[in-house]
Amino acid sequence: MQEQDEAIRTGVVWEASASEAPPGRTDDTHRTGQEQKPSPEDGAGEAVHGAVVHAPRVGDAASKRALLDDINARLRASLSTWHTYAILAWSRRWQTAEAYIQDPDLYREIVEEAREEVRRERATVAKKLDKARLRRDEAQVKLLTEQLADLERRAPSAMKMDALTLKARSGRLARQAALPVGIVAGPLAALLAGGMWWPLLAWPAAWAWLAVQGHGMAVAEGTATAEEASGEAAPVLPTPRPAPGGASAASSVTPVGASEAENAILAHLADWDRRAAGRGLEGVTPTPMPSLDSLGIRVVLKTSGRTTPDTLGKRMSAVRAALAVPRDVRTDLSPGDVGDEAVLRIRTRTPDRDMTWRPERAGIGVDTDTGEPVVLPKGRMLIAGTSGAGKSVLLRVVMAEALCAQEPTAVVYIDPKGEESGLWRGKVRCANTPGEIIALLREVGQESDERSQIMQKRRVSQWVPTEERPRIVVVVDEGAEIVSMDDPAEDIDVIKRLQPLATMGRSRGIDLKWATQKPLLGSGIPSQLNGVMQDRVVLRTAGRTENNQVLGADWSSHELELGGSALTNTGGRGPGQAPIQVWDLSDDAAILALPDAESWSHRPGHDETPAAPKASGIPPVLGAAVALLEMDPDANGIPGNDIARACDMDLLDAQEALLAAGVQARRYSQDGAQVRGYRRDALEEAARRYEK
Ligand SMILES: Nc1ncnc2c1ncn2[C@@H]1O[C@H](COP(=O)(O)OP(=O)(O)OP(=O)(O)O)[C@@H](O)[C@H]1O
Repeated sequence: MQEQDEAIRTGVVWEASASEAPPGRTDDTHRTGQEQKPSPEDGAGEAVHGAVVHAPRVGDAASKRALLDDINARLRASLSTWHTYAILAWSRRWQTAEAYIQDPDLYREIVEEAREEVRRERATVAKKLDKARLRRDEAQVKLLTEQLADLERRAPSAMKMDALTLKARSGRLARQAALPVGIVAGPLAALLAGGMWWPLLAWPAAWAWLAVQGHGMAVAEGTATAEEASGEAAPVLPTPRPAPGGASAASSVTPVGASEAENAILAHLADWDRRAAGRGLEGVTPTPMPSLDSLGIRVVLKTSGRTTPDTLGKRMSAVRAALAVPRDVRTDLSPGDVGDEAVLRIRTRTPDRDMTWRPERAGIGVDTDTGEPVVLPKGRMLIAGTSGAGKSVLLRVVMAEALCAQEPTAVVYIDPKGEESGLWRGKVRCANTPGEIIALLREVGQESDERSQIMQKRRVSQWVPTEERPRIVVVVDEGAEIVSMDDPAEDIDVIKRLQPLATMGRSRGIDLKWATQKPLLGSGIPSQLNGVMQDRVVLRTAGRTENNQVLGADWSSHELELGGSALTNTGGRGPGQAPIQVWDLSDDAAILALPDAESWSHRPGHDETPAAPKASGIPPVLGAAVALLEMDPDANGIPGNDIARACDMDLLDAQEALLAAGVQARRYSQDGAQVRGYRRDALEEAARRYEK
């Protein structure tokens, strides 16, 4: 009977018979490829009378047609799916092109370029003017002064800027449209003009290329795509993939307001079992509900087996890889509420903070991770950042912070562009032209030399700023302009005058801040300064080359955002740090509101530094401690750190030297508080011993 079944698989149908069949015939019933199931009305479960008959011949043709229809439907569905991918890729490509063409910053860039050109012309004329003055060529001086005045008045006309912006946008549009138009029109032209058909293959090729791109994008974004087998192309929706394991994976949620990047990470979390497999993350399971808050994604990871929250901490790179966390997004793992849980934070967001600079704000900005203020050490500093990175704003913060410092501080501002200086006049000393810059540096150099002599005389190794001789912060904006201005043959020896300030200024209370848009050796940072300017604050750089030059290959300043995001190698901060968001001092009114101050100038021969004990043979560290005491008559003592700093010594070395001089650190009271350090009476008594 079985053999008979196999032999009659096709070409036969079951046909119910109206007539009564003899009882034995029910054994002969068959269900074939085209079987007709008895409906309940037929009396399911009961033997139904009927007969196996040959299917009508027309059935052969119909089945072939059905097969063909089925193949066609699948092909259509597949084409439709890939077409959806092609459209996705095309729409993304066009969105990018549109954003590039409509870039709202284009106008600003063009205006900047025009201003830059005027600035360059102005600098050239100013340089010529200085040379003419040095030659005492009155005719040239007159001519060049007029030219300079003319350039000072010149401002780019709005109409010209509009026309240039339109031209630039048209150029961008033409460049973006060239390839698609070429692919569409080129083969047609070849067909019509030369009768060549094969260039038409460019169309399906371009379509296939787009489809593959679109598929790649959909996969990368974790989006659901068309169901190829369904016969109907589903729309491309930003829906995370379902978790195959279901229970063990985090819920597949699309939170309102989540960014594309966050959705991608959430989709990967939902697909944890598959994505974590083979990465050494066995025994780690995300709990079902990740959440989104002002810092980004938070998810609790449950550990089991040999994995603990501690060992998981060592596998963070595997966790990041499993979730495809972008490189610039930080991740932190902290202990959970119970011993086998860890909380994973994926910091995709920066909380809203009021970043406006105010005099009471500390440092240059905040660490975007911890929210703590970032205070830069005093001393020389290299500041770099490409156009628009926020260099001018950062320099404003540095200067405003210096002006508001407790310690007596003066700012001198070398600004060859001259635009910012207007805001600072009456508060800081500004120098714009080569003549002004040389004059200013000559004065600072004299001051530096005098301080050195005073320090030697006083036997101290560190300058302590006073009202008469304050800390001097020398800010050099647009270092590249200074480099190009430098012309020692014509007595414009700016770099030669800056170099000793960079090397020796720190101990003399003179801090050089060199800012440049092009942090490349030679053009933006003179090689004489590069070696000594090791403390650096770097905003976004133009590219990797600049990043490597200014920070090193393991840093990524070129990936920072424009507009005030910075990194620094000071204060123990390394390449993996969260960026610093610089305080926002872009408001001119805030600078104008700063208190006016007498601008610094060198006053020769002024020596108000209190004399150190004249005893011969007094140890320098004891001499420095007594000098510090004399400068602060209300002090009952001096903390060891202050003495060590004044001598440029390690605290331990200073303590040892003081012990050798017969003074021990003790507690003393100062302004109602107990302070540990060196008491006045002990220091003075030790100094007297050396006088005898
Ligand atoms: N710390 C900041 N906070 C908020 N916005 C900022 C900050 N720094 C810069 N920006 C924004 O970025 C713009 C460009 O900044 P800035 O003029 O400082 O750049 P720059 O590096 O000096 O560029 P350029 O060298 O071309 O003048 C500012 O107008 C401001 O809108």
